[in-house]
Parts: sequence; structure tokens; C-alpha cells
Amino acid sequence: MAAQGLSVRFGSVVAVDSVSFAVARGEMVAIIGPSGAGKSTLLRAINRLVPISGGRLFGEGSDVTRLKGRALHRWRARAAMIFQQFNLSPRLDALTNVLTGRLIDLPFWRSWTGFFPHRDQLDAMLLLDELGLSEKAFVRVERLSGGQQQRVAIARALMQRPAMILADEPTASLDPRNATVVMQTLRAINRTRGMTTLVNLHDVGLARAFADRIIALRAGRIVFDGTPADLSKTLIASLYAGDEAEAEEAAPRLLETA
Ligand SMILES: Nc1ncnc2c1ncn2[C@@H]1O[C@H](COP(=O)(O)OP(=O)(O)OP(=O)(O)O)[C@@H](O)[C@H]1O
Repeated sequence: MAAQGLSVRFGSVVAVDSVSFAVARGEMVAIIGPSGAGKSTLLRAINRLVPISGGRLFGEGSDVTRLKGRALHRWRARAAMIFQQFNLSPRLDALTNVLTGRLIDLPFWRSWTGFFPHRDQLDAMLLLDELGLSEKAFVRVERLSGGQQQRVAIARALMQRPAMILADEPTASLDPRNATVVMQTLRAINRTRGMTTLVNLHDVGLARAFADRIIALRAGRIVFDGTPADLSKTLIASLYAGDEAEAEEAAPRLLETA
């Protein structure tokens, strides 16, 4: 996947400002930056959930900026999104939520009747098992913990048979222990399946612990693109300059020793 001079504007606000980068297959990239830096807009632009105002985006051999109709639908399934608030159907059980990841490829009448092929049911069950949730398959997701719900959302994303996962602040609603479990799950999928993963994170510590590479955004522009080891305390401090409360939240221990 590659972005070349990618921009997203909302009226006079430039949320993503001529951003260029390429992500290799199987890479795990964390995108960090202060609130309003454009992290969410960038991931949504890759999935074409927000209109792209300028530049080019390439993925799976296509110019994604030009895709329409079925091809665009297909790209959206291949670039599977995971959200902070899970976006599950709370009253449905975990298995059914995972199965809805297949709706994208099923004929309309099947989604309408709620009938899923046996093969898909087996795949969904195997995914839940892989993510340590087989005993929760028939439990309504509203009764699961936040960490379990996010893992159901990850299983649903995998049911889309994606080429990449785009996770937008997947740990922001979770306590530190569950946040770590969710990041471990994303990392395990990245390693075992070679799944290309882009993950927006507020928490710089999690980004450093789990990503191969970190891209830092400030005011819609890339201000750092490198390995976690190369991300200096000075850069982290400048990233959050002017907002001590946010710096403290994003990188408490890292800045303490600066
Ligand atoms: N739909 C929209 N309409 C208008 N402005 C928007 C829209 N979405 C985002 N913006 C603006 O674009 C800029 C980037 O927002 P974005 O949500 O991408 O940042 P972020 O880095 O993800 O922030 P946060 O960490 O707070 O989620 C902000 O100025 C925001 O107000």
C-alpha cells in the first residue's frame, strides 16, 4: 500500500496534508500524534470512508482513489477497519457478529435471511477459537468485556479475508491490561498470517512495544517515520508540545526520564 501526496480537506480544515509513505506487505505500522493530527482521517481515507481531496493511493495493484462500484466495495472489504467502539451488534452473539464479516461477499438474499453457509460458520468458530473466545461464541456481545468485544471485532475483520487491517484507536476504550491483550492479538495475527497492519494509537508506549515502524503525524503532516528505537524523547516531546496533559497521557513514562 502506498500514499503519494495524499490530502483530505474538510472545508477549510486540512486534516491530512500531502502525506506520502509506503507500507510493505506484512509490516505492522503504528500511527501516533496528538488529538486532531489526522490519524483517524488518514485510516478512513485509505478505506475510502472519507473523500480524498488530492494525491494518490495505491493498493492491491490499483489506484484506490479511482475505484468505484464493486471494485470499491471489494477494496473496503480487503482493507478491514477496526474501531475504538468495536461497532458490533450488542444483542447478537459473538459467532453471529463474526459471521457478519462475510456478508460483504454473500448474495443479498442470504444476508436478508440470516443464513450463513456451513463453511463460513466453521471458519467463524475457528477464528473465535484462535482468539481464545470459543466458549463465548453463543454469548451476546453486550455481556462480554471490552477486551473480548474488541477481539470479536478483530475476528469479524478477519472474516472479510482482508489484505490489511486498519485499526483506529483499538485500545482507547480499554483498561491497560485489555489494551495489551488486544495489541498482542493484532501482533500475533500480523506475525502468523503476515497481515499488513496499520494501527492508530494514542499511547506511544504501546506503539513502541508492538510496531515494526512508527509514523508520527502533527497537523496532518508526517513528522517522523522510522523504527521505535529511532523515536527520540525530544521528538515525542515536540509532537505534543503545547499540551502537557496530552503528552502525559500519551507517553507518561517515556517523558518522565527525558
Ligand atoms: N467529518 C469531518 N468534518 C469536518 N472536520 C473533520 C471531520 N473529521 C475530522 N475533521 C477534522 O480533521 C482534523 C483531523 O481529525 P482526526 O479525527 O483525523 O484526528 P486524530 O488525529 O484522529 O484525532 P483524535 O486522536 O482526537 O481522534 C481535525 O481538525 C478534525 O476536527
